Amino acid sequence: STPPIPPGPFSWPILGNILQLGNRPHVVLTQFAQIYGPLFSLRLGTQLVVVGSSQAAAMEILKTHDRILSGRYVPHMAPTKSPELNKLSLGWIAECNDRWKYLRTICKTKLFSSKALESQACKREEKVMDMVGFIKKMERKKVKIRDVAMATVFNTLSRILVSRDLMSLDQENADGEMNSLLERILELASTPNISDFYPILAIFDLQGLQKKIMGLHERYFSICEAIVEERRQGKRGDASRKRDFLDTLIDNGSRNDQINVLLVELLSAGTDTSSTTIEWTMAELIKNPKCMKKVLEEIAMKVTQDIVLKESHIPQLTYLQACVKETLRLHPTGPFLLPHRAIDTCQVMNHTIPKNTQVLVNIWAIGRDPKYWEDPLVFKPERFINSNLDFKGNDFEFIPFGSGRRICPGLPMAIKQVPLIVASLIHFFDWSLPDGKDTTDLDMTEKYGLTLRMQQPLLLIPKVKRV
Ligand code: HEM
Repeated sequence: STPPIPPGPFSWPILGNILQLGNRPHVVLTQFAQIYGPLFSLRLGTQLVVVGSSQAAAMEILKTHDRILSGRYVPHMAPTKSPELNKLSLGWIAECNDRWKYLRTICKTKLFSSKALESQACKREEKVMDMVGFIKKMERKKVKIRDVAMATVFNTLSRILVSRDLMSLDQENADGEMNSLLERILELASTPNISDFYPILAIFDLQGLQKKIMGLHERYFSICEAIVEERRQGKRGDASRKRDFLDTLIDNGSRNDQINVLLVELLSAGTDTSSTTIEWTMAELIKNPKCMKKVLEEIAMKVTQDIVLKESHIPQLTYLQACVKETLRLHPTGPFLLPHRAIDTCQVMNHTIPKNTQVLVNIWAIGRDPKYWEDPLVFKPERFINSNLDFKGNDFEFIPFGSGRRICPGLPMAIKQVPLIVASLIHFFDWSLPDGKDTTDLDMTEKYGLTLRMQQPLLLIPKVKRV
């Protein structure tokens, strides 16, 4: 006999459990797990959703049953919901087919291999120095950490992908439209969409979200397309320019639509996640001056005399890396990873997960579970020192990048980029809160959306360090 679907809260006809989720679904689903166990189910409208909330459940979903559960549930806000675009997608492709494997392989070899990463180091360093230069001009003014981090990460990526800067560091006087375009896409994508709860209503697009987001994405695609076309026409500009990712894609015969979708996905997937992590790390360091002091001492010891901070210094900065890990434990950018989907019916922990169920792993809950963490709510980077615990997908109590087939391919890049930016921010500047506020006043409230951001964007005042 087939086992039952996982237990869960009573769900109302038609609505299911939608009204219970509120605007902090990660907290509500964590409470449900305390009542219904590490693998429970709920209904969002007509959609069955199964949520894993323990180390064991995460391992069952992402390792034992990885093949069947590594499909994607594609939300309606994704332009790649449309079947034509879905076929071209890397992150949203509905199942791990040959096209997906091909894209993962290209990205792995051309962007995220040790060799590729090494050749990009100078671009990351250059963009970080642009950031430092910009902040120097902002001395004693309020700096929105999220914005400078976002522009820096985005431009580093666009340098690597297409040899161009596409975003302006100066949001106030942004000349490019990329800043606001991305911000608006993120905002719309974070709005709960009725179509996800009642797919049958999707054609009506009741909130007009799909229409708006499609419009923005068309603009985004057309910006990419213009760059691709220019490259195809051979107007390469600087003849000394090194080959980039776009050259690789063109040379292997990719069509414009294939290139556009991939570029847009890489730029989007890499930017919001990394910049949110940078913002949270800075906030935790400001909030925990003892940790800040330790990072600074470490930098002073390892980066001797060299005024410039290089990427090659990062592997020696173990305490800084522990701070980034601790930040990702408490503030994983994707509290549920990205939604998975069962491509077939399967049985997990003595329960049936029917085909097409949406499957989530609540890593926010796992990262704060006292079963795995001592003083789980305390920011204590020391826990990662002299510990083998890593976020590469083998320790299921700590998987901010996921695990298994769909693990974040950008991991090797992110773990170079994020610490380099944080280290540079604190190496070159002393930071204080505006209006003479004390660090204990810093508001760490989260805002749930596409990523889990700070509700109040972190605003800090820089003072240039005179070394
Ligand atoms: C701190 C930074 C980052 C974090 C925390 C992060 C986290 C994640 C997570 C949780 C997933 C979903 C895994 C799953 O479905 O189970 C993911 C997927 C993905 N990430 Fe990242 N990521 C980061 C940076 C990046 C960067 C820099 C890039 C590329 C430049 C990137 C590209 C992608 C792509 C393409 C996918 C979809 C993979 C697939 O579906 O096969 N990410 N990431």
